[in-house]
Amino acid sequence: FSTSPIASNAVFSRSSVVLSASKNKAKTISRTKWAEARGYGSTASSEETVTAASSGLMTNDEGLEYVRLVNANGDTSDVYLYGGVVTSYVVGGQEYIAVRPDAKMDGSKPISGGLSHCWPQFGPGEIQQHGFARNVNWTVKSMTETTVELEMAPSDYTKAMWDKEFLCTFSVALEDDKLSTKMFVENKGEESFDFQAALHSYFTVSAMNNLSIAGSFKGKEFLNKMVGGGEMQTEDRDEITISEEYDRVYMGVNDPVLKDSGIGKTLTVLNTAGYEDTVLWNPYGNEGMGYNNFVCVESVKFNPVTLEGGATWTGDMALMVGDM
Ligand SMILES: O=P(O)(O)OC[C@H]1O[C@@H](O)[C@H](O)[C@@H](O)[C@@H]1O
Repeated sequence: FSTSPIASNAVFSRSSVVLSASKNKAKTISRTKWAEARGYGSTASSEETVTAASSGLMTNDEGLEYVRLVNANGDTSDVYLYGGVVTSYVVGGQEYIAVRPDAKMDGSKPISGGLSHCWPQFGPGEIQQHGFARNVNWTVKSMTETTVELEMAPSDYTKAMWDKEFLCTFSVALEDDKLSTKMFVENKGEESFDFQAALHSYFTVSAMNNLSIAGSFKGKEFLNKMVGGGEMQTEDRDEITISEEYDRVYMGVNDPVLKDSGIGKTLTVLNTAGYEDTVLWNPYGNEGMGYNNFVCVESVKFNPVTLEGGATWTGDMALMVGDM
């Protein structure tokens, strides 16, 4: 976990024109091609080569597999099969997705970070906290340099806690100007079932007092889980700043924009289908979790969906970086 503007897994600088590769694989591209791809023109000698991040299936130091996506700009994104979770989105050398310093990256528990799925349940309830999608292995159905499609089908493990005929497909596309995700749920059976869905997204923050979150918050009701057993309150601010522990479900807010004055960047969370609500979570003051360098701005369908036999549900969420 690093707050450095230079991501550890995709280091580059304009002067040295070096793109570091993952340790698993490396490929070289001509410096000219690299410079052109980044819009710097073709002034460099074509004899010089740089090492670019490679796309493909990788394995981390602790044996978990992930798919690395790389686009022509040199932006990268990593998607772990365990939990089907996007753990990294690097644009221009800046990492926008956070993984907590206390996260387990070995499959012993859900990865505490990334765009973590809460499915078929959000929070506590009849089955385990945040459901099971985040701690089962998803299967790769297809991939290219910039896209991956993962699938999660019932197993004995999931059936033991939730015996429904579902099929989930999660697609991630690293586009030139955004990272697009799609969660597609199918009811493969004849009986209807209910579910909640969320991307429990962890985003990097240079420091909490540099962060504000814009969006249609003002006048919206939120469930404040930090008050007693949970209390409905009404937001009176246009932009949210966080200086205490937060655990709030903002009903009907799905257009949050993170503004980080420390790096002068915005991150827009584009929820264009399915995810109707926004959860803000930060364990303010918890040094072990690294509270000062991440915020969870979660894309959530809080009120359960009832899916009839044969029906489908789609959750579309994309991330777009901009300047402040
Ligand atoms: O600790 P977990 O299960 O990974 O979830 C992270 C947090 O997720 C939030 O949504 C919950 O309200 C917190 O209680 C929880 O700690």
